This record gives sequence, structure tokens and C-alpha cells, in this order.
Amino acid sequence: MEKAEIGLIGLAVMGSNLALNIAEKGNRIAVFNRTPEKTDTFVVEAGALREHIVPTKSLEEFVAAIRPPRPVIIMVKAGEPVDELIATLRNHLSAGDIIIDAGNANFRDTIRRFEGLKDSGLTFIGMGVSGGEEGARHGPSIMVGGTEASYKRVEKVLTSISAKFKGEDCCAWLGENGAGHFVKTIHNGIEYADMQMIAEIYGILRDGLGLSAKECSDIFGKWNKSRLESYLIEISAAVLKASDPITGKPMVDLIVDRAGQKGTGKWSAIEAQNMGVPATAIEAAVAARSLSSFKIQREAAEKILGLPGEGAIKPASRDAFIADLEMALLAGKIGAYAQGFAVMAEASKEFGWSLPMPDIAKIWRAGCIIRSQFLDDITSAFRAMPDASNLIITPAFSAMVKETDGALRRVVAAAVTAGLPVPALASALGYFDSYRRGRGTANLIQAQRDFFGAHGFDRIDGVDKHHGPWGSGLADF
Ligand SMILES: NC(=O)C1=CN([C@@H]2O[C@H](COP(=O)(O)OP(=O)(O)OC[C@H]3O[C@@H](n4cnc5c(N)ncnc54)[C@H](OP(=O)(O)O)[C@@H]3O)[C@@H](O)[C@H]2O)C=CC1
Ligand SMILES: O=C(CO)[C@H](O)[C@H](O)COP(=O)(O)O
Repeated sequence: MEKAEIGLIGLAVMGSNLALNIAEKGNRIAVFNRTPEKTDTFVVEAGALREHIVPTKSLEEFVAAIRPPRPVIIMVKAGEPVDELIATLRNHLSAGDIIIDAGNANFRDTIRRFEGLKDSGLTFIGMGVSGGEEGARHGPSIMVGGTEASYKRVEKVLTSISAKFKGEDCCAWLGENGAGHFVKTIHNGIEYADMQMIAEIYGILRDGLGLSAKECSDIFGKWNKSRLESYLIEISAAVLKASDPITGKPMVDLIVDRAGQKGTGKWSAIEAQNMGVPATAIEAAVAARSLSSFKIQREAAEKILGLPGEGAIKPASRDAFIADLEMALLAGKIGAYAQGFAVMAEASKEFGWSLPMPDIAKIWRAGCIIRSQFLDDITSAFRAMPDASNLIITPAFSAMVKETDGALRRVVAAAVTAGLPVPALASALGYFDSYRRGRGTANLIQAQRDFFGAHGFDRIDGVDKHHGPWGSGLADF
């Protein structure tokens, strides 16, 4: 039988769709899944693409079905299953073969796996894939980390299956070892912030203005034709419009307000904190998901404390306020993306990756969950000012901040007065306000630290005296 050009292990949502995408582009692919019945189902559902697929029922059969040197994509549950699979594959693969982990791995695990395989003759690629089920099937955004030489060997097949934006591939090699998975992690961190801010605006529309799900859907649908045009706004409009087939009620009104999370948002926040780079909108979004899971505590607290603030928002002009909401969401989005890119810039230095910022924005323009027209603007902004210390000081984005931050301020103020939680939007505003203020208030923190711990401080006049005249200090109080 003719050998396959590539292999894929893990035929759940992502793996099966990626395998069909690979097959559809004319590549012969061998597939394997731990539970063999799923392989049978997959082959039946593959329809006409079956002729490009080689189903296998053991790892021996799988490896033998691929032409050496073998590229093997693993798309299984992230974490221990990946380590177990690599350990088993080592016994079956030969020198020159490439293991490509395409799941949502923690980039620190990817670096460890990359190092662990260094002397084995095998090559390891950590590859971030975004776009969910539909993206995997018809064109995901692909973020590759590993040696550039190993990428060259799989570039053709990866670019053939990736999404396209105005004819350009949404697939790129981003750097050594964990670079691809790091960038995918930050993609997801931004995704969390984007989703949280949309949910906060939905909360203002629903609870502040008393709009129905259908009315909210119409507003998001309209915004999807403006500068907010994006996949996440589009699906928000779609889900707000859908009715439950059982009750006929808006589907969204019947869903428990408890958000799941698998780890990538949290890892983004942890890595940002580790490097001392503020990613407040991402952190707020992760915390908001965690708080959402305290459903029982929240219901009990509402009974004890009651709902805060004025409840309803009664703007002088409803249309003007909704226009403010649109601009506030754009401003918040700028804050979240600026933070995500700042985290990647610092990680690039810390891990020696040389992450290409314009290229990252470029491969996120289509295929992935945060895809949007907005990312094309980011690509242009970084191309025009490659050494920008922050997205918001580039000419295009500083103009956008000045244009939109007034609306963000009015919206946050209205939400706070009404007692509606807007942690991510408020954190983006706080970020802008802190980042643009040359003289902040950390002088007092430095004085406090020196008072209680003799930590010292720098003086603005450069005088060489680095401790305050605190003495015994508290006598007069
Ligand atoms: N779902 C999504 O939208 C996205 C997911 N991802 C990432 O892609 C990867 C795959 O995701 P998804 O398709 O949702 O599937 P899951 O994360 O639900 O993983 C299920 C797959 O992993 C296999 N598996 C689990 N444990 C083992 C093991 N110990 N050894 C071998 N195989 C094992 C399962 O095999 P079996 O059938 O035998 O149980 C099945 O094929 C994950 O890392 C995920 O985070 C990335 C982007 C988007
Ligand atoms: O990677 C993805 C999208 O880009 C996956 O859908 C991931 O599961 C999203 O993260 P979470 O489940 O934590 O919301």
C-alpha cells in the first residue's frame, strides 16, 4: 500500500478535523486513536476523503504506514497524555522523524519535551493551532515553534491547511522550542479578555438597559459591520439570537453563568506576572471566570448583601450611550491586545526567541478565535514602528486610544454607578490611565517600603541620599 506523507494521533474534535483538512489538500495521512472505535467512526464519516486516509489500529501499524522521515502530529488531551505518547512513540520512531504536538501545551512543557528529545535523533515541534472545530477543518491559524530546519520540512503541508487572509498564509515559524505554544497561550489570554469584555458589555445591555437577548443580538450584529468586526462579535450576535428548541426561550438565558477554563488564560496571567509585565485585562478575565464558578457563593452573597448601586442605567440618549458602548469595547480591546503583545515582547527577550510581532498579528488575522480586521491594523502598526515599546504608542493606536478612551471612561463610570461588574473594561481603563501618567504615586509606596524595611529609594533630584528621615516615625500619631 502507498505510504502516507504524514501521520496524526488523536481523533477527537480537533484531530479529526485537522486530519480531514490535511486529506482534503491531497496529502495521504495515517491516523490512530487510542480508542479504536473512534477511528472506525472517523473513517466512515470521512466520506470521499477516505481515499487519502490510512486508518491504523496500533502504533506499530501507524508508524509503518508513514514514509520516513515521518512527521507525526499528536492532537490529544494536553498534559500527561502527551508525555505518555512521546515516551511510547520514541520506541517506534526512527532518527529524523518529527513529533509535532499540536495541542494546547504549556510552553514550559514544550521546552522540556524539546530538550528531552534533543539527543534522540527525533525532532520536536510545539505547534499552537487555533480556530476550534471549524478552523481545524477549513483553515486554522498555526503558530510553530521548534528548529527552523524542522519547520521547513513540514512547511508545505502546514501552509496548505492553514487559513488565508487576502491570500497570505496564517501559518508561521515563530522561534525555537516553546515559541509557538507561548504565542498560542497569549492568543488564548487575549481571547479570554476579548470574551470577558464582550460579556461585560452584554451585562450592561441586559441588566443596565433592560434589553432582551434578541435586542442585544441586533446590536452586536450591527457592530460586526463596524471596526469591531470579528469572529467573537459575530458568534456573540449568533448565540444571542438562538432559541432553545425545548422552551422557545432565548438559549443564552437558559445557560448557567459559570464559565469553564482549561488553563491557557491562567498561564498567560502567570507568565505575565513572572516577567513583571502588566496584563491586567487578561488577569481580570481569568479572575472573572473563576468568580463565575462560585455560583452558590454568589447566590448566597446576593441574599445577604443585596445588589449594589442603582441597578438600571438611564442615559439621556440611549443611542448615544450604545454608541459609547461600542467605542468602549474597542478601547478595552486595544488595552487587552497591547498587554498581550507587551507580554510576548518581554518573553521574546527572556527566552531568546526574537518573536516577530507583525507576523504574529498577521497570522491571527484569519483562522483563529480572535480573528478580526483589527489584527490587520496591528500588523500595520508594528510594521510602521517595529521597535514600539507598546502598541498604544504607535501612531495609529495612540490616535485610536485618544478617540475611544472617553467612551470607555463614561461606560465604566455608568456601570460602576449602576453596580454592574466590568472588571476587564475597568482594568483596561486603569492601564491606559497609569501607562500615560509620567508622575504616578509609587513615590509613596517607596517611602512606605523604606519606612518599614529600609528598602531605599531613588530621588528625583539625583541627590545621593536614599533613605528617608523617618526616625522613630510614629510618635506623633
Ligand atoms: N477543542 C478546541 O476547540 C481546541 C482544542 N485545542 C487543543 O487540542 C488538543 C485536542 O483537543 P480536543 O480535540 O478538544 O480533544 P481532547 O482534549 O478532549 O482530547 C481527546 C483526545 O485525546 C486522546 N487521549 C486522551 N488521553 C490519552 C492518552 N493517555 N493517550 C492517548 N490518547 C489520549 C483521546 O483518545 P480517546 O478517544 O481514546 O479517549 C482523544 O483522541 C488539546 O490539547 C486541546 O487543548 C486547541 C485548539 C482548540
Ligand atoms: O484553544 C482554544 C481556542 O483558541 C480552545 O477552545 C480552548 O479550549 C479555549 O480555552 P478555554 O477552554 O479555557 O476557554
